[in-house]
Amino acid sequence: MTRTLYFSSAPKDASPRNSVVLRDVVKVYGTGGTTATVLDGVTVAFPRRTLTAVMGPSGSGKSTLLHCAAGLDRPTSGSVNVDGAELTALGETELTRLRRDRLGFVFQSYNLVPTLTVRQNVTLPAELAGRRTGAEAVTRVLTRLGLAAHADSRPATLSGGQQQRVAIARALLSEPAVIFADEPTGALDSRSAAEVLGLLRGAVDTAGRTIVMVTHDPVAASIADAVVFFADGRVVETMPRPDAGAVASRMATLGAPAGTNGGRR
Ligand SMILES: Nc1ncnc2c1ncn2[C@@H]1O[C@H](COP(=O)(O)OP(=O)(O)OP(=O)(O)O)[C@@H](O)[C@H]1O
Repeated sequence: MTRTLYFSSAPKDASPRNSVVLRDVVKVYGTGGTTATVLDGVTVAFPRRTLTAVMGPSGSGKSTLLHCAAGLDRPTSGSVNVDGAELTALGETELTRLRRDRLGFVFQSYNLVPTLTVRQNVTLPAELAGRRTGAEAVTRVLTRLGLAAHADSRPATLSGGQQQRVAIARALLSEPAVIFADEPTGALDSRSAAEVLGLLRGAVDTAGRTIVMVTHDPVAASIADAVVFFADGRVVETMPRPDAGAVASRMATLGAPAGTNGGRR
């Protein structure tokens, strides 16, 4: 497998080779005397058509980074450029449209609508956006993700791995420029996790997507093109072509036992 890798943790500009660029991003929660600086001047770039894992101890700011990069939260200062758009310059409506049209999301808890079928869940974002999706395109995605036989099932009748595949199908359907995944395998057994990771890897290698994935699992991180290590709201290291052993060792030096999130789920 050939992987293109031109990771830079200090981007000079929002060059087209990078799908996501954060520059000097600060995020402060709270006001007055009770503030917490969760992102402390983060500058990082995520290259197009690559999968990057973001790792670090619990509470180091990984999810906050993901949320700011994906336009789900706004930084206190700094700039975020996604697929050529400067998010900090966008109003709420434009931001919502960009998220809907150009980004995909996969969360640990799947976030499926229990009353809808698999097919309806997968097409829901397009319908909310007022886009018509051809039935063949939906069937193609469901087939690719091994869900064709479950198209008319409700999520509760599926395993966790199958539910996460529905969430990935939903994220892939709109052919997004970037997929943000927050612990996509966190609730899965190792076999289902391996399937889900294979699908995410395939979305990069065959469909040219860019994926930013927060994970606590060194095995999950080992499918990435690079790992960005985070501690205390800062990027402390970038590891290209990671292997699980090296990732686990680095996590241990950051005070986070490998494969855990400090006891929180
Ligand atoms: N909306 C919020 N208001 C106040 N503090 C917040 C908010 N969201 C997150 N935090 C705080 O920011 C810090 C970083 O949280 P974040 O969820 O980004 O960390 P994380 O590295 O993803 O942690 P974990 O691995 O445990 O999920 C934590 O101390 C958290 O309590």
